[in-house]
Amino acid sequence: MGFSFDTTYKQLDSTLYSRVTPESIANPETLILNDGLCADLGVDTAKLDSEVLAGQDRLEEPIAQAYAGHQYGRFTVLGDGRAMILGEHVHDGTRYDVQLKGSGRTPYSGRGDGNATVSSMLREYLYSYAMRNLNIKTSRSLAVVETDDAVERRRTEPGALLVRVMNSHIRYGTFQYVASQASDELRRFTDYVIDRHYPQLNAEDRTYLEFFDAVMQSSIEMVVDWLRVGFIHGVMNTDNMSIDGETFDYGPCAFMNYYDEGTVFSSIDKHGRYAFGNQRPILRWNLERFAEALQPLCTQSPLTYDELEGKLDEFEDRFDAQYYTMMRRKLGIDSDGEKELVDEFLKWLRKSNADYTNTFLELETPGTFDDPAFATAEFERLRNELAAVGLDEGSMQEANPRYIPRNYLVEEALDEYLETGDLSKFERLLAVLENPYTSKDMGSQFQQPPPREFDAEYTTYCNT
Ligand SMILES: Nc1ncnc2c1ncn2[C@@H]1O[C@H](COP(=O)(O)OP(=O)(O)OP(=O)(O)O)[C@@H](O)[C@H]1O
Repeated sequence: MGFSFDTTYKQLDSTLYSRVTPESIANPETLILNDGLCADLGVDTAKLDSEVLAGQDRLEEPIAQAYAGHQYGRFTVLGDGRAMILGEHVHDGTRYDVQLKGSGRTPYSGRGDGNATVSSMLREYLYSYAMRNLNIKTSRSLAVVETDDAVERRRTEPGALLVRVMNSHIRYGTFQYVASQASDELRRFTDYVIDRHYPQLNAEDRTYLEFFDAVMQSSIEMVVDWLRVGFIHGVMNTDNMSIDGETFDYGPCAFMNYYDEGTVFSSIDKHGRYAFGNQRPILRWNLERFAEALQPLCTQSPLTYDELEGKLDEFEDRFDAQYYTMMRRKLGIDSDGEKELVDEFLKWLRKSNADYTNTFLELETPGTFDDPAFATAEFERLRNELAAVGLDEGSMQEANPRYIPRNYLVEEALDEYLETGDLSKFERLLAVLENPYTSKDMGSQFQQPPPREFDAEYTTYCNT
Protein backbone atom coordinates (compact mmCIF):
# COMPACT_ATOMS: atom_id res chain seq x y z
CA MET A 1 0.00 0.00 0.00
CA GLY A 2 1.02 3.58 -0.58
CA PHE A 3 -0.14 6.59 1.41
CA SER A 4 -3.78 6.67 2.37
CA PHE A 5 -4.65 10.32 2.75
CA ASP A 6 -7.63 11.88 4.48
CA THR A 7 -6.78 15.48 5.25
CA THR A 8 -9.12 16.81 7.95
CA TYR A 9 -7.19 20.10 8.22
CA LYS A 10 -8.89 21.20 5.01
CA GLN A 11 -12.22 21.22 6.83
CA LEU A 12 -11.00 24.09 8.97
CA ASP A 13 -11.38 27.74 8.09
CA SER A 14 -9.61 28.55 4.83
CA THR A 15 -7.53 31.29 6.48
CA LEU A 16 -5.63 28.50 8.26
CA TYR A 17 -3.90 27.13 5.18
CA SER A 18 -3.24 27.60 1.48
CA ARG A 19 -3.57 25.03 -1.23
CA VAL A 20 -0.20 24.67 -2.92
CA THR A 21 1.59 22.78 -5.66
CA PRO A 22 5.03 21.27 -5.12
CA GLU A 23 7.65 22.62 -7.49
CA SER A 24 8.40 20.27 -10.30
CA ILE A 25 11.70 18.58 -9.68
CA ALA A 26 13.98 17.19 -12.34
CA ASN A 27 15.66 13.92 -11.35
CA PRO A 28 14.78 13.57 -7.68
CA GLU A 29 17.04 10.98 -6.04
CA THR A 30 16.20 9.21 -2.80
CA LEU A 31 19.32 9.27 -0.63
CA ILE A 32 17.84 7.56 2.36
CA LEU A 33 14.53 5.94 3.22
CA ASN A 34 13.43 4.97 6.73
CA ASP A 35 12.26 1.35 6.45
CA GLY A 36 11.18 1.17 10.10
CA LEU A 37 8.94 4.19 9.68
CA CYS A 38 7.48 2.78 6.44
CA ALA A 39 6.54 -0.34 8.39
CA ASP A 40 4.97 1.72 11.19
CA LEU A 41 2.93 3.63 8.62
CA GLY A 42 1.87 0.43 6.87
CA VAL A 43 3.34 1.76 3.63
CA ASP A 44 5.10 -0.48 1.15
CA THR A 45 8.60 0.85 0.37
CA ALA A 46 8.16 -0.21 -3.26
CA LYS A 47 5.36 2.37 -3.56
CA LEU A 48 7.61 5.18 -2.40
CA ASP A 49 9.78 5.99 -5.37
CA SER A 50 11.52 9.34 -5.44
CA GLU A 51 8.75 10.95 -7.54
CA VAL A 52 6.15 10.03 -4.93
CA LEU A 53 8.41 11.14 -2.08
CA ALA A 54 9.04 14.47 -3.76
CA GLY A 55 5.30 15.09 -4.05
CA GLN A 56 5.34 14.83 -7.85
CA ASP A 57 2.70 12.14 -7.96
CA ARG A 58 0.24 13.51 -5.49
CA LEU A 59 -2.90 11.90 -4.31
CA GLU A 60 -4.32 15.05 -2.80
CA GLU A 61 -3.76 18.75 -3.18
CA PRO A 62 -1.08 19.65 -0.60
CA ILE A 63 -1.50 22.52 1.83
CA ALA A 64 0.87 24.95 3.48
CA GLN A 65 -0.20 25.86 7.01
CA ALA A 66 -0.51 29.39 8.34
CA TYR A 67 0.83 30.11 11.81
CA ALA A 68 2.43 32.83 13.85
CA GLY A 69 5.02 32.76 16.58
CA HIS A 70 7.30 34.59 18.92
CA GLN A 71 10.73 34.40 17.33
CA TYR A 72 13.43 35.37 19.82
CA GLY A 73 10.71 37.13 21.78
CA ARG A 74 9.14 39.02 18.88
CA PHE A 75 5.68 38.24 17.54
CA THR A 76 5.62 37.49 13.80
CA VAL A 77 3.03 36.10 11.43
CA LEU A 78 4.52 33.18 9.54
CA GLY A 79 3.45 30.00 7.81
CA ASP A 80 5.10 27.12 6.01
CA GLY A 81 7.50 29.08 3.85
CA ARG A 82 9.35 26.03 2.61
CA ALA A 83 7.12 23.17 3.61
CA MET A 84 3.80 21.63 2.68
CA ILE A 85 1.65 18.85 4.01
CA LEU A 86 1.07 16.21 1.35
CA GLY A 87 -1.77 14.79 3.35
CA GLU A 88 -2.87 13.16 6.59
CA HIS A 89 -2.06 9.48 6.31
CA VAL A 90 -4.26 7.18 8.38
CA HIS A 91 -3.06 3.74 9.43
CA ASP A 92 -4.47 1.44 12.11
CA GLY A 93 -6.61 4.26 13.45
CA THR A 94 -3.65 6.64 13.83
CA ARG A 95 -3.40 9.86 11.87
CA TYR A 96 -0.05 11.27 10.71
CA ASP A 97 0.87 14.43 8.84
CA VAL A 98 3.16 13.67 5.94
CA GLN A 99 5.03 16.87 5.20
CA LEU A 100 7.66 17.90 2.68
CA LYS A 101 10.28 20.33 3.92
CA GLY A 102 12.37 22.19 1.33
CA SER A 103 9.67 21.76 -1.33
CA GLY A 104 9.72 25.27 -2.80
CA ARG A 105 7.98 28.56 -2.31
CA THR A 106 4.51 28.97 -0.84
CA PRO A 107 2.32 32.03 -0.18
CA TYR A 108 4.16 32.32 3.18
CA SER A 109 7.72 32.35 1.80
CA GLY A 110 8.30 36.09 1.92
CA ARG A 111 11.71 36.63 0.38
CA GLY A 112 12.83 33.06 1.07
CA ASP A 113 13.63 30.64 -1.74
CA GLY A 114 11.57 27.80 -0.25
CA ASN A 115 14.53 25.45 -0.43
CA ALA A 116 16.75 23.46 1.89
CA THR A 117 20.30 22.17 1.52
CA VAL A 118 21.05 18.48 1.39
CA SER A 119 23.34 18.65 4.43
CA SER A 120 20.68 20.30 6.59
CA MET A 121 18.03 17.76 5.59
CA LEU A 122 20.42 14.84 6.22
CA ARG A 123 21.25 16.45 9.55
CA GLU A 124 17.56 16.69 10.49
CA TYR A 125 17.08 13.07 9.43
CA LEU A 126 19.90 11.96 11.72
CA TYR A 127 18.87 13.96 14.80
CA SER A 128 15.21 12.97 14.59
CA TYR A 129 16.30 9.34 14.15
CA ALA A 130 18.54 9.57 17.22
CA MET A 131 15.83 11.25 19.31
CA ARG A 132 13.26 8.62 18.42
CA ASN A 133 15.68 5.86 19.43
CA LEU A 134 16.45 7.72 22.64
CA ASN A 135 12.73 7.26 23.40
CA ILE A 136 11.95 10.96 23.06
CA LYS A 137 8.74 12.03 21.38
CA THR A 138 9.71 13.55 18.05
CA SER A 139 8.93 14.19 14.43
CA ARG A 140 10.28 11.36 12.33
CA SER A 141 11.98 11.48 8.97
CA LEU A 142 10.76 9.20 6.24
CA ALA A 143 13.23 10.12 3.53
CA VAL A 144 15.73 12.59 2.16
CA VAL A 145 15.42 13.23 -1.58
CA GLU A 146 18.15 15.18 -3.35
CA THR A 147 17.28 17.52 -6.20
CA ASP A 148 19.24 18.85 -9.17
CA ASP A 149 18.95 22.46 -7.98
CA ALA A 150 21.82 24.24 -6.33
CA VAL A 151 20.93 26.04 -3.09
CA GLU A 152 23.02 28.97 -1.95
CA ARG A 153 23.75 29.30 1.73
CA ARG A 154 27.11 29.61 3.50
CA ARG A 155 28.27 27.23 0.79
CA THR A 156 26.47 26.22 -2.38
CA GLU A 157 25.04 22.75 -2.11
CA PRO A 158 22.56 20.50 -3.83
CA GLY A 159 19.00 21.04 -2.64
CA ALA A 160 16.97 18.36 -0.94
CA LEU A 161 13.54 17.58 0.45
CA LEU A 162 12.89 15.95 3.77
CA VAL A 163 9.73 13.90 4.13
CA ARG A 164 8.70 14.50 7.72
CA VAL A 165 6.05 12.65 9.69
CA MET A 166 4.38 13.97 12.84
CA ASN A 167 1.15 13.41 14.71
CA SER A 168 0.50 16.91 13.47
CA HIS A 169 2.36 20.12 12.76
CA ILE A 170 0.07 22.17 15.00
CA ARG A 171 2.14 24.53 17.13
CA TYR A 172 1.58 26.97 19.96
CA GLY A 173 2.04 29.46 17.13
CA THR A 174 -0.95 28.06 15.23
CA PHE A 175 -3.11 29.08 18.19
CA GLN A 176 -1.41 32.47 18.25
CA TYR A 177 -2.26 32.87 14.57
CA VAL A 178 -5.92 31.88 14.99
CA ALA A 179 -6.27 34.13 18.03
CA SER A 180 -4.78 37.06 16.12
CA GLN A 181 -7.37 36.76 13.34
CA ALA A 182 -10.60 38.52 14.13
CA SER A 183 -12.77 35.45 13.74
CA ASP A 184 -14.81 32.95 15.70
CA GLU A 185 -12.53 30.18 14.60
CA LEU A 186 -10.58 29.75 17.84
CA ARG A 187 -13.22 27.68 19.60
CA ARG A 188 -13.75 25.41 16.60
CA PHE A 189 -10.00 25.05 16.10
CA THR A 190 -9.40 24.22 19.76
CA ASP A 191 -12.13 21.57 19.63
CA TYR A 192 -10.47 20.14 16.51
CA VAL A 193 -7.09 19.93 18.24
CA ILE A 194 -8.59 18.32 21.36
CA ASP A 195 -10.33 15.71 19.21
CA ARG A 196 -7.18 14.99 17.29
CA HIS A 197 -4.61 14.99 20.09
CA TYR A 198 -6.32 14.71 23.44
CA PRO A 199 -9.43 12.59 22.82
CA GLN A 200 -9.05 11.23 26.34
CA LEU A 201 -10.40 14.55 27.57
CA ASN A 202 -13.77 13.03 26.87
CA ALA A 203 -17.03 14.85 26.44
CA GLU A 204 -18.04 15.10 30.08
CA ASP A 205 -14.92 16.52 31.60
CA ARG A 206 -13.56 18.15 28.48
CA THR A 207 -12.65 21.67 29.38
CA TYR A 208 -10.22 24.05 27.81
CA LEU A 209 -8.44 24.22 31.13
CA GLU A 210 -7.69 20.52 30.99
CA PHE A 211 -6.50 20.94 27.45
CA PHE A 212 -4.06 23.60 28.56
CA ASP A 213 -2.98 21.33 31.40
CA ALA A 214 -2.39 18.42 29.02
CA VAL A 215 -0.33 20.54 26.60
CA MET A 216 1.73 21.87 29.52
CA GLN A 217 2.33 18.33 30.75
CA SER A 218 3.40 16.96 27.36
CA SER A 219 5.74 19.93 26.85
CA ILE A 220 7.29 19.48 30.30
CA GLU A 221 7.89 15.80 29.58
CA MET A 222 9.51 16.70 26.27
CA VAL A 223 11.91 19.28 27.70
CA VAL A 224 12.82 17.07 30.68
CA ASP A 225 13.71 14.37 28.17
CA TRP A 226 15.94 16.88 26.39
CA LEU A 227 17.71 17.62 29.65
CA ARG A 228 18.13 13.91 30.28
CA VAL A 229 20.24 13.39 27.16
CA GLY A 230 21.88 16.81 26.88
CA PHE A 231 19.85 17.99 23.90
CA ILE A 232 19.82 21.68 23.02
CA HIS A 233 16.96 22.46 20.66
CA GLY A 234 18.46 25.80 19.77
CA VAL A 235 15.38 27.62 18.48
CA MET A 236 12.49 27.28 20.93
CA ASN A 237 10.38 29.91 19.21
CA THR A 238 6.67 29.39 19.85
CA ASP A 239 6.20 28.30 16.23
CA ASN A 240 8.52 25.39 16.97
CA MET A 241 6.59 24.17 20.02
CA SER A 242 4.33 21.26 19.12
CA ILE A 243 0.91 21.07 20.69
CA ASP A 244 1.48 17.35 21.20
CA GLY A 245 4.89 17.43 22.86
CA GLU A 246 6.74 16.27 19.76
CA THR A 247 10.28 17.61 19.36
CA PHE A 248 10.68 19.11 15.91
CA ASP A 249 12.63 21.52 13.73
CA TYR A 250 16.14 20.16 13.98
CA GLY A 251 17.76 23.25 12.49
CA PRO A 252 20.38 24.58 14.92
CA CYS A 253 20.11 21.78 17.50
CA ALA A 254 23.07 19.92 18.97
CA PHE A 255 23.92 17.74 21.94
CA MET A 256 25.94 19.16 24.79
CA ASN A 257 29.24 17.42 25.42
CA TYR A 258 30.92 19.17 28.39
CA TYR A 259 28.40 20.00 31.10
CA ASP A 260 27.70 23.71 31.12
CA GLU A 261 24.18 25.04 31.40
CA GLY A 262 25.16 28.09 29.34
CA THR A 263 26.01 25.98 26.29
CA VAL A 264 24.79 27.54 23.03
CA PHE A 265 25.77 26.44 19.53
CA SER A 266 23.38 28.41 17.34
CA SER A 267 25.04 31.20 15.35
CA ILE A 268 22.14 33.61 15.82
CA ASP A 269 21.46 32.96 19.51
CA LYS A 270 23.85 35.71 20.58
CA HIS A 271 22.43 36.17 24.08
CA GLY A 272 21.95 32.52 24.92
CA ARG A 273 18.17 32.76 25.03
CA TYR A 274 17.97 29.08 24.06
CA ALA A 275 20.99 27.83 26.01
CA PHE A 276 20.84 24.31 27.49
CA GLY A 277 19.92 25.54 30.96
CA ASN A 278 17.43 28.13 29.72
CA GLN A 279 15.13 25.60 28.13
CA ARG A 280 13.05 25.31 31.29
CA PRO A 281 12.32 29.07 31.79
CA ILE A 282 11.78 29.46 28.05
CA LEU A 283 9.23 26.68 28.09
CA ARG A 284 7.35 28.56 30.79
CA TRP A 285 7.57 31.80 28.79
CA ASN A 286 6.25 29.98 25.72
CA LEU A 287 3.38 28.48 27.72
CA GLU A 288 2.47 31.99 28.85
CA ARG A 289 2.19 33.03 25.21
CA PHE A 290 0.09 29.94 24.52
CA ALA A 291 -2.19 30.80 27.46
CA GLU A 292 -2.60 34.32 26.05
CA ALA A 293 -3.66 32.84 22.73
CA LEU A 294 -6.40 30.92 24.54
CA GLN A 295 -7.55 34.08 26.30
CA PRO A 296 -10.41 34.80 23.83
CA LEU A 297 -11.97 31.52 24.98
CA CYS A 298 -12.08 32.87 28.50
CA THR A 299 -14.86 35.33 27.76
CA GLN A 300 -17.29 32.47 27.91
CA SER A 301 -17.53 29.80 30.56
CA PRO A 302 -16.15 27.32 31.43
CA LEU A 303 -12.70 28.89 31.27
CA THR A 304 -11.44 31.95 33.08
CA TYR A 305 -8.03 33.50 32.63
CA ASP A 306 -7.40 33.21 36.36
CA GLU A 307 -7.70 29.47 36.00
CA LEU A 308 -5.12 29.46 33.21
CA GLU A 309 -2.78 31.57 35.32
CA GLY A 310 -3.34 29.16 38.20
CA LYS A 311 -2.11 26.35 35.96
CA LEU A 312 0.93 28.38 34.94
CA ASP A 313 1.72 28.88 38.61
CA GLU A 314 2.05 25.12 38.93
CA PHE A 315 4.75 25.08 36.26
CA GLU A 316 7.86 25.21 38.45
CA ASP A 317 6.72 22.51 40.85
CA ARG A 318 5.58 20.23 38.10
CA PHE A 319 8.73 20.73 36.06
CA ASP A 320 10.89 20.10 39.12
CA ALA A 321 9.03 16.96 40.08
CA GLN A 322 9.52 15.58 36.56
CA TYR A 323 13.13 16.73 36.44
CA TYR A 324 14.16 15.18 39.76
CA THR A 325 12.42 11.91 38.92
CA MET A 326 14.43 11.86 35.70
CA MET A 327 17.73 12.70 37.44
CA ARG A 328 17.13 9.97 40.00
CA ARG A 329 16.70 7.49 37.18
CA LYS A 330 19.99 8.65 35.70
CA LEU A 331 21.64 8.09 39.07
CA GLY A 332 19.84 4.80 39.61
CA ILE A 333 18.02 6.02 42.73
CA ASP A 334 14.72 4.24 43.34
CA SER A 335 13.23 6.28 46.11
CA ASP A 336 11.56 9.70 45.97
CA GLY A 337 14.00 11.39 48.34
CA GLU A 338 17.71 12.16 47.93
CA LYS A 339 17.09 15.56 46.35
CA GLU A 340 20.17 16.89 48.10
CA LEU A 341 22.34 14.17 46.68
CA VAL A 342 21.04 14.93 43.19
CA ASP A 343 21.81 18.62 43.76
CA GLU A 344 25.25 17.81 45.01
CA PHE A 345 25.90 15.74 41.93
CA LEU A 346 24.70 18.56 39.68
CA LYS A 347 27.04 20.91 41.51
CA TRP A 348 29.91 18.58 40.74
CA LEU A 349 28.89 18.43 37.07
CA ARG A 350 28.86 22.22 36.85
CA LYS A 351 32.23 22.52 38.49
CA SER A 352 34.00 19.69 36.71
CA ASN A 353 32.62 20.52 33.24
CA ALA A 354 32.93 16.78 32.53
CA ASP A 355 31.37 15.08 29.53
CA TYR A 356 27.67 14.78 30.43
CA THR A 357 26.93 11.50 28.64
CA ASN A 358 30.04 9.65 29.75
CA THR A 359 29.74 10.76 33.38
CA PHE A 360 26.72 8.53 33.99
CA LEU A 361 28.30 5.59 32.17
CA GLU A 362 31.40 6.00 34.32
CA LEU A 363 29.26 6.06 37.46
CA GLU A 364 27.69 2.81 36.41
CA THR A 365 30.96 1.13 35.44
CA PRO A 366 34.03 2.85 36.90
CA GLY A 367 37.13 2.72 34.74
CA THR A 368 35.24 2.94 31.42
CA PHE A 369 36.77 6.29 30.48
CA ASP A 370 40.25 7.59 30.82
CA ASP A 371 39.26 11.11 31.89
CA PRO A 372 41.00 12.99 34.71
CA ALA A 373 37.61 14.35 35.92
CA PHE A 374 36.67 10.82 36.92
CA ALA A 375 39.94 10.15 38.73
CA THR A 376 39.33 12.74 41.44
CA ALA A 377 38.64 12.06 45.11
CA GLU A 378 35.45 14.08 44.88
CA PHE A 379 33.99 11.96 42.10
CA GLU A 380 34.95 8.86 44.09
CA ARG A 381 33.26 10.22 47.22
CA LEU A 382 30.07 11.09 45.33
CA ARG A 383 30.05 7.69 43.71
CA ASN A 384 30.32 6.02 47.10
CA GLU A 385 27.47 8.11 48.46
CA LEU A 386 25.36 7.24 45.44
CA ALA A 387 26.27 3.57 45.74
CA ALA A 388 24.79 3.62 49.24
CA VAL A 389 21.34 4.61 47.90
CA GLY A 390 21.41 4.34 44.13
CA LEU A 391 23.28 3.11 41.09
CA ASP A 392 20.54 0.69 40.20
CA GLU A 393 21.81 -0.64 36.89
CA GLY A 394 18.43 -1.28 35.31
CA SER A 395 17.16 2.25 35.69
CA MET A 396 20.53 3.74 34.74
CA GLN A 397 20.71 1.73 31.53
CA GLU A 398 17.31 2.98 30.44
CA ALA A 399 18.00 6.62 31.26
CA ASN A 400 21.62 7.03 30.17
CA PRO A 401 22.52 6.68 26.51
CA ARG A 402 25.87 5.22 25.56
CA TYR A 403 25.75 6.99 22.24
CA ILE A 404 24.58 10.45 21.25
CA PRO A 405 25.23 12.26 17.95
CA ARG A 406 28.63 13.76 18.72
CA ASN A 407 28.79 17.08 16.86
CA TYR A 408 32.19 16.49 15.22
CA LEU A 409 31.19 13.03 13.98
CA VAL A 410 27.99 14.43 12.45
CA GLU A 411 29.98 17.16 10.70
CA GLU A 412 32.57 14.66 9.40
CA ALA A 413 29.82 12.46 7.99
CA LEU A 414 28.06 15.40 6.28
CA ASP A 415 31.32 16.78 4.90
CA GLU A 416 32.25 13.41 3.52
CA TYR A 417 28.95 13.26 1.66
CA LEU A 418 29.32 16.76 0.27
CA GLU A 419 32.91 16.23 -0.79
CA THR A 420 32.77 12.70 -2.17
CA GLY A 421 29.11 11.72 -2.49
CA ASP A 422 29.79 8.83 -0.12
CA LEU A 423 27.13 8.25 2.55
CA SER A 424 28.89 5.41 4.35
CA LYS A 425 30.06 7.48 7.34
CA PHE A 426 26.55 8.87 7.71
CA GLU A 427 25.04 5.40 7.54
CA ARG A 428 27.50 4.12 10.12
CA LEU A 429 26.40 6.88 12.49
CA LEU A 430 22.77 5.95 11.91
CA ALA A 431 23.64 2.35 12.76
CA VAL A 432 25.24 3.47 16.04
CA LEU A 433 22.23 5.64 16.85
CA GLU A 434 19.75 2.90 16.07
CA ASN A 435 20.25 1.51 19.57
CA PRO A 436 21.76 4.30 21.63
CA TYR A 437 21.34 2.43 24.92
CA THR A 438 22.71 -0.80 23.54
CA SER A 439 25.17 -2.88 25.51
CA LYS A 440 26.68 -3.99 22.20
CA ASP A 441 29.98 -2.25 21.68
CA MET A 442 29.74 -0.12 18.55
CA GLY A 443 33.29 1.17 19.02
CA SER A 444 34.66 3.53 21.64
CA GLN A 445 35.34 6.20 18.99
CA PHE A 446 31.60 6.92 18.97
CA GLN A 447 31.71 7.69 22.70
CA GLN A 448 34.56 10.13 22.42
CA PRO A 449 33.70 13.79 23.07
CA PRO A 450 35.29 16.28 20.65
CA PRO A 451 38.41 18.22 21.60
CA ARG A 452 37.33 21.11 23.83
CA GLU A 453 38.57 23.64 21.24
CA PHE A 454 36.34 22.08 18.57
CA ASP A 455 33.36 22.16 20.90
CA ALA A 456 33.95 25.79 21.88
CA GLU A 457 34.02 26.87 18.23
CA TYR A 458 31.20 24.65 17.04
CA THR A 459 28.39 26.61 15.39
CA THR A 460 24.99 25.55 14.09
CA TYR A 461 22.73 27.44 11.68
CA CYS A 462 19.01 28.08 11.16
CA ASN A 463 17.17 27.92 7.85
CA THR A 464 19.94 26.25 5.86
N1 LIG B 1 14.49 29.18 2.63
C1 LIG B 1 13.30 29.53 3.10
N2 LIG B 1 12.33 29.97 2.27
C2 LIG B 1 11.12 30.35 2.71
N3 LIG B 1 10.78 30.30 4.01
C3 LIG B 1 11.66 29.86 4.90
C4 LIG B 1 12.97 29.45 4.51
N4 LIG B 1 13.65 29.07 5.61
C5 LIG B 1 12.80 29.23 6.65
N5 LIG B 1 11.61 29.69 6.23
C6 LIG B 1 10.43 30.00 7.06
O1 LIG B 1 10.85 30.76 8.18
C7 LIG B 1 10.08 30.41 9.32
C8 LIG B 1 10.97 30.10 10.50
O2 LIG B 1 11.90 29.12 10.17
P1 LIG B 1 12.23 27.84 11.04
O3 LIG B 1 13.68 27.67 11.00
O4 LIG B 1 11.50 27.85 12.33
O5 LIG B 1 11.49 26.76 10.15
P2 LIG B 1 11.98 25.61 9.25
O6 LIG B 1 13.23 25.00 9.73
O7 LIG B 1 11.94 26.01 7.82
O8 LIG B 1 10.74 24.62 9.41
P3 LIG B 1 10.08 23.90 10.67
O9 LIG B 1 10.03 24.85 11.80
O10 LIG B 1 8.72 23.57 10.12
O11 LIG B 1 10.92 22.71 10.90
C9 LIG B 1 9.20 29.26 8.91
O12 LIG B 1 7.94 29.79 8.69
C10 LIG B 1 9.82 28.76 7.64
O13 LIG B 1 8.86 28.17 6.79
